[in-house]
Amino acid sequence: MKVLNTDVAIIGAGTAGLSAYRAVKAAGKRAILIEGGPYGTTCARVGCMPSKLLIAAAEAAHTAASAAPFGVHIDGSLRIDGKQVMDRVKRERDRFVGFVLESVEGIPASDKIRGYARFLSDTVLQVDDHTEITAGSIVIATGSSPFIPESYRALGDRVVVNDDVFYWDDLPDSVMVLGSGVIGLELGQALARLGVNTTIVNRSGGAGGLTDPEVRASAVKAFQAELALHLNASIKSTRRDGDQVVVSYQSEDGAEHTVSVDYLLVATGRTPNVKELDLHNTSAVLNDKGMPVYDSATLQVGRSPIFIAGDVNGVLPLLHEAADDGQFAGENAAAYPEIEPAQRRAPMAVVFSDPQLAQAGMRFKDLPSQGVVIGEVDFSNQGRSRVMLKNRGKLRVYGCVRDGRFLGAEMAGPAMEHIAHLLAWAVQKELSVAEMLKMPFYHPVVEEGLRTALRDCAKKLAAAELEHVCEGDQAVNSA
Ligand SMILES: Cc1cc2nc3c(=O)[nH]c(=O)nc-3n(C[C@H](O)[C@H](O)[C@H](O)COP(=O)(O)OP(=O)(O)OC[C@H]3O[C@@H](n4cnc5c(N)ncnc54)[C@H](O)[C@@H]3O)c2cc1C
Ligand SMILES: NC(=O)c1ccc[n+]([C@@H]2O[C@H](COP(=O)([O-])OP(=O)(O)OC[C@H]3O[C@@H](n4cnc5c(N)ncnc54)[C@H](O)[C@@H]3O)[C@@H](O)[C@H]2O)c1
Repeated sequence: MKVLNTDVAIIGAGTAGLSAYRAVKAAGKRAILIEGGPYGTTCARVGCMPSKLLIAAAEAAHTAASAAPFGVHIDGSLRIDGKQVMDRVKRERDRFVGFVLESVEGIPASDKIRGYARFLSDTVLQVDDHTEITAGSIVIATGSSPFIPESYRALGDRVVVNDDVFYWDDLPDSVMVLGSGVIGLELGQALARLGVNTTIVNRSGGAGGLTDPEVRASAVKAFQAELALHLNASIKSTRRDGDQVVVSYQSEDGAEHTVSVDYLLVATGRTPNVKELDLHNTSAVLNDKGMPVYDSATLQVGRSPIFIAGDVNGVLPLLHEAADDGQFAGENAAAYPEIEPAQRRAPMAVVFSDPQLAQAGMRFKDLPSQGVVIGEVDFSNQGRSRVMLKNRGKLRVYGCVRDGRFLGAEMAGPAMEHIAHLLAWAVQKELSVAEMLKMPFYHPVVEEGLRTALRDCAKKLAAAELEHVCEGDQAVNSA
């Protein structure tokens, strides 16, 4: 067994791990980066990038197929070549992976170990059966894996997850997507728009992680107008029939349906990669799911020299958060025991469906039960959205009655990836609704819809303030 010694060992060379490695080196410390799977990161290989490439192809197909209301007609048939679609997805994906591989190649060979790491103690790791590493501190950056309910595993190779989709050589004829979370909606809608007969079934009423019931209802209405999306539905049985999977499910209205599909695409959530780490050999306190208890501000596991960053910590499983986490964990691991709380950015999430869904700042479900007013705009009559025939969805903004501050927003509509940025920046700058309304708004743009929601919020803030004053008057009068 090879024996190594380092200042910081990092488990996982994904986005968080690479960022942690760079932070440790920038602090002038020695680092070893351990990777068990293929280099290239989840984001570039099977996550953000290939999914957006598939969605881009679907948008092209949808734009062509839905041009008639503008008076633009395709006389003849629209042909989607599944092989060409998947070829571009994989070619461009490989290009993005290539950039990551180049940066990994730039890391000195002595700083990289191939193999799966597990803990022997708080400061000692074993990598496969070939290397033992003693480190001053350790960063866990092992990411997450798709969760496949046990009952579906028996269906064999016709049960797939997002990773498999991005290795297809051609588009299948039919797919059932299990789960209408972020992955299920993005991939399900893209496949449907590319001509794949797609059914999406979700066991709850959830859609793309939205927590505001009104925004969610408007989004679901838009999706259901074009997609077979069944919420609050339950799978009754699944069986294999040759190369097909036969699925029986009950929809919300009690009706029973049976479909036969080429693939069952499971998108029922992801689980942190902690099971194989043998964390029971460390001082970490583990919860009933085997997750170590850690401080979300410092990313430190208990009082140990172990830090946890990226998707594996389960806080905000998003690319920019993984990169930030990696940097914070790397800095703290390098400085251990002198550790500092992380400086977080305003939260933001975007789902690349159509309509796009997004959240910025505080989510509806986290709002205080009192002292908040909500302004809104429905995009059905919003000028620019109607011009583009993208007039679907709703935006709701949350304002704080006490100081008029803008707290956050949830939204479904056109160009929400950009609106979400404006709003997250406003949250981070701690702007008030009144200050936001003093900003310039061009005409005609989707941002005018945001202004409508902000004006509605400002009006309600003023009314709430007035109510407060009246209550105060009453108190004075009755004294
Ligand atoms: C389909 C899909 C689409 C997505 N789209 C977006 C998007 O549009 N925008 C966005 O912000 N986010 C998106 N995400 C989320 C984003 O990809 C993740 O948040 C991010 O990739 C997480 O990075 P990470 O470093 O935590 O994990 P990873 O990149 O998964 O890195 C973990 C690494 O650890 C390695 N590893 C695991 N266990 C061990 C071990 N014991 N020893 C050694 N190595 C180990 C793994 O092989 C892996 O390389 C998407 C995810 C998916 C699945
Ligand atoms: N655009 C983006 O930023 C982007 C894109 C893709 C993924 N991601 C990240 O990946 C994470 C994981 O996404 P995800 O979609 O896998 O998880 P998710 O938690 O968003 O959604 C899972 C969905 O599956 C449903 N579900 C669970 N068990 C089920 C069952 N047995 N049958 C039917 N439905 C079931 C849940 O009700 C939920 O709606 C996201 O939280 C996000 O952070 C981000």
